[in-house]
Amino acid sequence: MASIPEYYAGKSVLITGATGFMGKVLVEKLLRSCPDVKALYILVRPKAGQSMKQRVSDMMKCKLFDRVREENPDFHQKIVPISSELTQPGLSISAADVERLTGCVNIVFHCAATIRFDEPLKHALQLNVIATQQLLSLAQQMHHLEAFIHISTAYANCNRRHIDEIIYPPPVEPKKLIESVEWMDDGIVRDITPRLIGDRPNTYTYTKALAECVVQQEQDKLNVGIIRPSIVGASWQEPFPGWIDNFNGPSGVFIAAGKGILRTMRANNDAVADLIPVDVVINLTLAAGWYTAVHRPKTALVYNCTTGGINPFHWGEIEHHVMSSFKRNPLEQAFRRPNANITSNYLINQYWILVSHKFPAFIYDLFLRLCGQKPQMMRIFNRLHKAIHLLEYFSSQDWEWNSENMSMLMGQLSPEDRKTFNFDVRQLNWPEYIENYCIGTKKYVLNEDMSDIPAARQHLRKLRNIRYTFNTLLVVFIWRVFIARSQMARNIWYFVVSLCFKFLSYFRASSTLTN
Ligand SMILES: CCCCCCCCCCCCCCCCCCCC(=O)SCCNC(=O)CCNC(=O)[C@H](O)C(C)(C)COP(=O)(O)OP(=O)(O)OC[C@H]1O[C@@H](n2cnc3c(N)ncnc32)[C@H](O)[C@@H]1OP(=O)(O)O
Ligand SMILES: NC(=O)C1=CN([C@@H]2O[C@H](COP(=O)(O)OP(=O)(O)OC[C@H]3O[C@@H](n4cnc5c(N)ncnc54)[C@H](OP(=O)(O)O)[C@@H]3O)[C@@H](O)[C@H]2O)C=CC1
Repeated sequence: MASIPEYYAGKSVLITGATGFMGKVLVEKLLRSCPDVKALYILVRPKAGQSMKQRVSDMMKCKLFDRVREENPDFHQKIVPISSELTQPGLSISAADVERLTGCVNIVFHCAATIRFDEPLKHALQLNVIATQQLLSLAQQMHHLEAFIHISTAYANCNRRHIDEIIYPPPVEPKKLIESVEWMDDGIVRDITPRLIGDRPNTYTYTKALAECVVQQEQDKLNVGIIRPSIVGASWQEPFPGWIDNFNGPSGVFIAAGKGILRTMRANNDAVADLIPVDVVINLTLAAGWYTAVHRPKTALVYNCTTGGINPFHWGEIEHHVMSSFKRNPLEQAFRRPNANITSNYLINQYWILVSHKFPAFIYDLFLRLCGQKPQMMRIFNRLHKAIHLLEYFSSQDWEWNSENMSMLMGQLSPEDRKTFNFDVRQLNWPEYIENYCIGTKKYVLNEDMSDIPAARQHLRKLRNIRYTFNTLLVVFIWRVFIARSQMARNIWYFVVSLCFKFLSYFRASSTLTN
């Protein structure tokens, strides 16, 4: 049987979402580990004043592609950008491009989606469900299609505690919802959204569940596979440890904690933190593409791509390792020394928000105002609180995913493929992974230089001295205001001091006697 690189040799692959976090890693891995792949057609839209071509050219200059660039400087010749806006009818692909794609594509990887937790339902439906439907229609016209791999999320069914590798009945028939929402104005859709999403936390997980159903409806006509990653984090091994390029999921939390801004968050210390490295997800995705095309399973196989059931790690442990990692490798210009704690108690969290977020922000903004500058810290905290609030649902609960298909797939690979497309998370060493993840946020998200670490440490020492000075001044202030002015407070104070003194004298005397 063909190995994975042999299978992809000479194949034309269509990828949506190639400019995104996971899409980029998929493109890089395919080019590096399957060097004989024929062409990668990537659907890209112009964005933020940049043309499609400019965006793709910028993407290929990214550090992520350094390894493949070294091994094959002409790698970019295999990438064929196709202009496409997925929210438009026909995905706004030109007739000529449709003809080209239907004539040559062998495998489709559908990664594009809106992953925002606050996306209005209409837009989330348009991109995550309707675009998936349109892509499936396009796939049906492809004369040489061998596999269609859809990237979903392990949280599509987060309203359940135990999640099997099956497609659950959708909360509503997608076609009916699409028809109803079409004629409603945005205000009405916004009003009925909470009723529609029911026990799911956001429109993202809701529309991803609907998308799975849309994919399932085509399983008789197409050879489909569904990948359900949990919380996708920085790379574990490839192309280099710790690669990450965004603030999504835990990355933003880690950075905010490393900068000393975030001091408290609601999370369950003992709940499993189901993080999965991006390279693991991509290796599994490529292997699933190979398996779907070569073995042609009768129904769509779902792969829960998770770590919790195999190599569990908990939020409390993550907190510990993130904090110690940022103390060893501090971020530049931290607001305060990194010292964040998670708690599952609402009131304790609110207390620390007041004391450790709002109060310092108020003081800092006051300082900025006095220096004639614009206050900014309270605004930053308000945005941070909004983001954290949206994540807390996922950090406060436990889920149990069955990942038998992941194990089954591993068993199907040759020893060589198992090494090249490693998704065996039993080998993952969490403390080492978290250390590389934190360093990755510093290097690749914040573009900070590792050579600046001594200066960053010096800055943390300065912050520690400021804290000591501030605390001393606070004690003196309290003394002046509350103790020096009241006879009773003074009496209590003298009583406490004399008690301490007596204890000290007693211990000194007893230690002299024993000597
Ligand atoms: C106490 C610390 C100890 C650490 C241990 C404990 C850690 C607990 C961590 C818990 C994490 C749990 C994560 C669970 C996630 C489960 C997800 C399910 C998996 C998936 O399938 S999907 C992937 C997840 N999706 C997301 O994460 C998207 C979430 N983001 C959003 O929905 C929006 O970005 C958000 C938060 C609503 C903000 O919207 P908005 O205000 O409009 O801002 P923008 O998105 O436009 O961004 C503006 C600007 O800010 C940067 N940004 C975004 N998010 C963050 C952040 N969290 N922290 C800091 N900065 C952030 C963003 O990059 C933009 O920058 P620009 O420079 O581009 O302007
Ligand atoms: N990140 C995570 O933690 C997890 C992600 N997933 C799933 O993995 C997949 C990829 O996620 P991720 O890479 O993190 O997401 P990103 O947000 O990084 O990437 C999304 C991609 O979709 C493209 N896209 C969005 N809207 C449009 C549009 N209207 N037309 C054309 N392209 C569009 C984006 O293009 P552009 O650059 O033009 O915006 C981008 O390439 C998604 O399906 C997501 O649900 C699942 C579990 C966890």
